[in-house]
Amino acid sequence: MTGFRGTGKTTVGRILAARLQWNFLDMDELLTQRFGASISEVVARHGWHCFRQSESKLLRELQTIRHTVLATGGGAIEHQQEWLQLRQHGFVVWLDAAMQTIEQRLQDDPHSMQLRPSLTDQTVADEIRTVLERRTPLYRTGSDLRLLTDNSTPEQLADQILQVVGTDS
Ligand SMILES: Nc1ncnc2c1ncn2[C@@H]1O[C@H](COP(=O)(O)OP(=O)(O)OP(=O)(O)O)[C@@H](O)[C@H]1O
Ligand SMILES: O=C(O)C1=C[C@@H](O)[C@@H](O)[C@H](O)C1
Ligand SMILES: [Mg+2]
Repeated sequence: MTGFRGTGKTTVGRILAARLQWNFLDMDELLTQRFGASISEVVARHGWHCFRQSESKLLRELQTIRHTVLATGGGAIEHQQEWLQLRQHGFVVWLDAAMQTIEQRLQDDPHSMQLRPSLTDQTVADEIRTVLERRTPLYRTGSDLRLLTDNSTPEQLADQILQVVGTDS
């Protein structure tokens, strides 16, 4: 699962894994366990560079997983070399949403403070616009299926993915 923050990678991925009876892994959860601290704490103490280094190392380690739904971090797509390698082993779903939807979901999610420290020194709306502009071509070329999430529930999105990949994948 790939896509910007708040598009539902964790939420939809968990439902999809349950339906497939596959394992579920979430890169942000794995990194949080590894650091023994939240993403916000890591970034505040050591900076984004430290988080990105661990993220790219984790992507390399995940090359061997099978029968697993993997919710990647929203920025993992920017590690293009690791991404291209990981892609050879799986089917990539890009969850997309309008900027307004993303902003609203991030604002409403009580976990945002821990999970999603600012990526830039811009306002939230400007940050979503500029980072989304940079990443959208990467999400497009780095995925096999794009789903618009604005008007569908996480359960409906998991169903849409299952219709494409099948239940006995
Ligand atoms: N299709 C949807 N409809 C409504 N709300 C949703 C939908 N998908 C996710 N949400 C809500 O949006 C918030 C963010 O979802 P989630 O944490 O799954 O996003 P994410 O893509 O994993 O974000 P991140 O990149 O930061 O890990 C959560 O509060 C979740 O309940
Ligand atoms: O979009 C991003 O760069 C990020 C998204 C989250 O999943 C986390 O991986 C972290 O907050 C960075
Ligand atoms: Mg997530």
